[in-house]
Amino acid sequence: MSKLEKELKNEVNTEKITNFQLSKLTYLQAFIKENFRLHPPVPLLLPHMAAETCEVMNYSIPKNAKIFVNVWAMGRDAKLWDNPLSFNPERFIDSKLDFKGQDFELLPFGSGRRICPGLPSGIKSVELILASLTREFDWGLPNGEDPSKLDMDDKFGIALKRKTPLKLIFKKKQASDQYA
Ligand code: HEM
Repeated sequence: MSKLEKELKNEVNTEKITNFQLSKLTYLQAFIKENFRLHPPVPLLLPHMAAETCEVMNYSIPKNAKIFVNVWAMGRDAKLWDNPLSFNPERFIDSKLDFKGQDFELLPFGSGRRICPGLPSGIKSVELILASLTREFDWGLPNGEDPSKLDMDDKFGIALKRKTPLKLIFKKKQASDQYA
C-alpha cells in the first residue's frame, strides 16, 4: 500500500475528509510540495517588471525590464536540491520549507505583492482532491503498464501540462480498505 494510502487510513476515520484532518496529513503535503517543485503549474510565473534599475547576482536589471522567473528550472537546480530529478517527498518531511513565498527555492504561487491570491483555496482544493481520489479509488495504468516507465516530461505554456497525457483506470475501493 502506498504511503499516501497508509497515512489516509490512519488519519481519516470519517466518511467526509475534514479541513482539520487535511492539516494532519504531513506526507500528503510533502507529496504535493514535491510535485510543485518538479512540475510547477505556472512554470515562469506571470511577467513582472523591474520598478527600478537593480543588481541581482551580478546581473544589472534595467528599470522597466520584463522579468520571467523560471521556477521550473529553480525546482531542478542541483545547487538547491539533492538529487533534483528524483521524486522524493521525504525531502520535505521535518523541513520548514514551504510554498508561501518566503522560501525562494520553491515558489509555485510566486512571492511578494503579486503572489497568487488564490493560494489558500487553490492548495486546499489540491489537498482535498488528491486525498479523496487516493482514499476512494485504486489507481491503475492501462495494459498493466509499469508506473516507473511513464513519460514524466512537461509541455510548456503559461500553464504546465504533461507532454504525454496520463491515462488512468480508477477502481472503487471497498469501505473496509478506506478505514483503519
Ligand atoms: C494550485 C493552484 C494555483 C497555482 C499553482 C497558482 C499559481 C499562480 C502563480 C504562479 C501566479 C503568478 C504569481 C507571480 O507572478 O508572482 C498566480 C497569480 C494569480 N492567481 Fe493563482 N494559482 C492557483 C490557484 C488560483 C486560484 C484558485 C485563484 C482564484 C480563485 C487564483 C487567482 C490568481 C490571480 C488573480 C493571480 C494574479 C495576481 C496578480 O497578478 O496580482 N489562482 N497564480
